[in-house]
Amino acid sequence: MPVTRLLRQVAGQMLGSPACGCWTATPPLQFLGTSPQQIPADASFHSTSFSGTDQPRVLITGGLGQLGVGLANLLRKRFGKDNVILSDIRKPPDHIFHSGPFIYSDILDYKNLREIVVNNRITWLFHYSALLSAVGEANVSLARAVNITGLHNVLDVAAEHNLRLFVPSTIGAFGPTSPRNPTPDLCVQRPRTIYGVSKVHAELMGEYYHHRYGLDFRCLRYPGIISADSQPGGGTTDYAVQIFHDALKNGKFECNLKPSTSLPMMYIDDCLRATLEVMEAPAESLSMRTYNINAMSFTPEDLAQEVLKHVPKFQITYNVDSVRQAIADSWPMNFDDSNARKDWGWKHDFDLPELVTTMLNFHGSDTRVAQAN
Ligand SMILES: NC(=O)c1ccc[n+]([C@@H]2O[C@H](COP(=O)([O-])OP(=O)(O)OC[C@H]3O[C@@H](n4cnc5c(N)ncnc54)[C@H](O)[C@@H]3O)[C@@H](O)[C@H]2O)c1
Ligand SMILES: C[C@@H](O)[C@H](N)C(=O)O
Repeated sequence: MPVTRLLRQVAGQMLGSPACGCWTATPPLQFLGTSPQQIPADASFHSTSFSGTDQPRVLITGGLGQLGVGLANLLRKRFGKDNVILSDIRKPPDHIFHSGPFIYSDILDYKNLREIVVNNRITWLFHYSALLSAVGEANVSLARAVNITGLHNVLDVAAEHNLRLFVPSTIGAFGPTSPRNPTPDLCVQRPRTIYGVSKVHAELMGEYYHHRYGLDFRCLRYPGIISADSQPGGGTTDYAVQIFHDALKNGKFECNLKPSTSLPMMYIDDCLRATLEVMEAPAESLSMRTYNINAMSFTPEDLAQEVLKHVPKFQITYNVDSVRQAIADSWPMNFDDSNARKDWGWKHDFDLPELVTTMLNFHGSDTRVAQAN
């Protein structure tokens, strides 16, 4: 009998059946991954499953970007510092390096990724590596490699090792032919950026692996995320982060989108909490594997008006970037996240006034410290 068939039979016996209550759908032993590296036939014998009583062992890829460090802080509070490993291909600043485990991981290097998962007994993977919308348009081949080939590696490693996998998608996964006001979870998705195309691909591949191999894939479509202590990585919504910095430093801001451009946005604390909540949600509560989440929608003009309430001489001017404007004009104006609210109780905390107060307080104290030194 061929070795693989024998292994499959033995594995079938070891895994039990639905009747014993311990059955989980597992990828077939001869798993047909798309990564150039072939997955060994006995891969699933080396995997450790997450049992409800253990703390998850977490890996975050692309962790040094706008969102990863905040996610690591949140997860470390919940699961313990040493259970959450941050990774990236960049060198971490001192304070991040000393705040918890950090490791080099290039998602294009499948073997390196698998070694990290095996050696650290990873059970949950948050896949944050990506090139965002504006930088993706400036370097399509790199965006294609990181966002598509990298995702294939992550999916294969996650399926082989029975991981729970979170991959963020984005409002950018929709395009000009999608309904824009509001945009529901299920509708036409024909994005016009390599970023958007790669994210639709990620949604579909993750859902396919879930149905085909039982991969516990979970995905949220984030709006534009606004954070105080981390810089955005080159997206279309970056203006809504930079404006706070410039308002306090210079009293003015030059915006690269038109004043009337409405986009869905969210404060980072809401985004990271949603991410943890969907990962902890019981599988039975998830009627879908990819959900829109939202908090607010505003235009540059709305945001400037709100900033003006705190910084009375604040001035905004416009110097429109045609690439970013075309992208924004093809994206949702309002996001319908009613399924997330209904299925797993999603609820945002920050609306526009709280967001602006929080951001200005953060940058205000920062500016005062800088001036005092
Ligand atoms: N920030 C937002 O507004 C927003 C909105 C929607 C979705 N998202 C998604 O959330 C995730 C995190 O976003 P972010 O804003 O932190 O992104 P970011 O651009 O700030 O960071 C991405 C990180 O990926 C790393 N990276 C690039 N190539 C890599 C490789 N080959 N291997 C490993 N890492 C690599 C980069 O070094 C960088 O630190 C992304 O998938 C993004 O698409 C973000
Ligand atoms: C919206 C999001 O995916 C990212 N901030 C971008 O603008 O590209």
